[in-house]
Amino acid sequence: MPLPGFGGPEPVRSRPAPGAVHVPGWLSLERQRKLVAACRDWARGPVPLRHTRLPRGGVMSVQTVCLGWHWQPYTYRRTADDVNGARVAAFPDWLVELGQAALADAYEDTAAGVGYTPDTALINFYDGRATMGMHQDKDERSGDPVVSLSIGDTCVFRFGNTESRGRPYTDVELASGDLFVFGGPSRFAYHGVTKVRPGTGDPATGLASGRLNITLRVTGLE
Ligand SMILES: O=C(O)CCC(=O)C(=O)O
Ligand SMILES: [Fe+2]
Repeated sequence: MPLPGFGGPEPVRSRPAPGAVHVPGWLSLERQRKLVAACRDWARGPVPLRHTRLPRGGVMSVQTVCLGWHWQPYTYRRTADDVNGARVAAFPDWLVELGQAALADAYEDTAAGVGYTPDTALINFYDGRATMGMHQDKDERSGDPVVSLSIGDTCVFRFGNTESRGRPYTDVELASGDLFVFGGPSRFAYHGVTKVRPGTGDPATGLASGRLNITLRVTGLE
């Protein structure tokens, strides 16, 4: 019988497309706990965690709050004009440093993080039913990589190609603590979350249920 925490072979990194890297278990439990606590704080304001409204009247099933710049479909502003008009919380220096470390580790190149200065983060909370359709992150005016951190329940992350929402794509299980980076030729690839697996997260992260995803990005805006 496998011992708890020793349930099988260590998950290994994979590269579903050029410039796209999945690093399982990148965040320590302690780091995950700190990120969960920080996200709880940000979710309280100045702009609250909420379902983003889409231009045609629908709402997204995930709940989101932003740092640095507020993303609303399909632009970035300093203020959350579609929520409460407040200026979003600042993007902290420690999160810039985490992004730089993520790039160096994902690309196994100590220089890969040098000069990486993400200035916006989208913090997404998924309950057991939330999903995210295939889309490109293309409202940024920069080709710098996107750094994605996952905490809580495992999800199925579909990573595709730059041409269309369809095949070829790879389904990657993103578990708590996993890092996923997409840059270079994959920076503008379509991707989405097809499923969250309720009850798969470790409550020791501070997240009793659901999934948190944090993407760090460079807007290229002044
Ligand atoms: O939740 C994820 O893993 C992906 C989130 C995402 O694609 C986005 O916020 O644009
Ligand atoms: Fe995205």
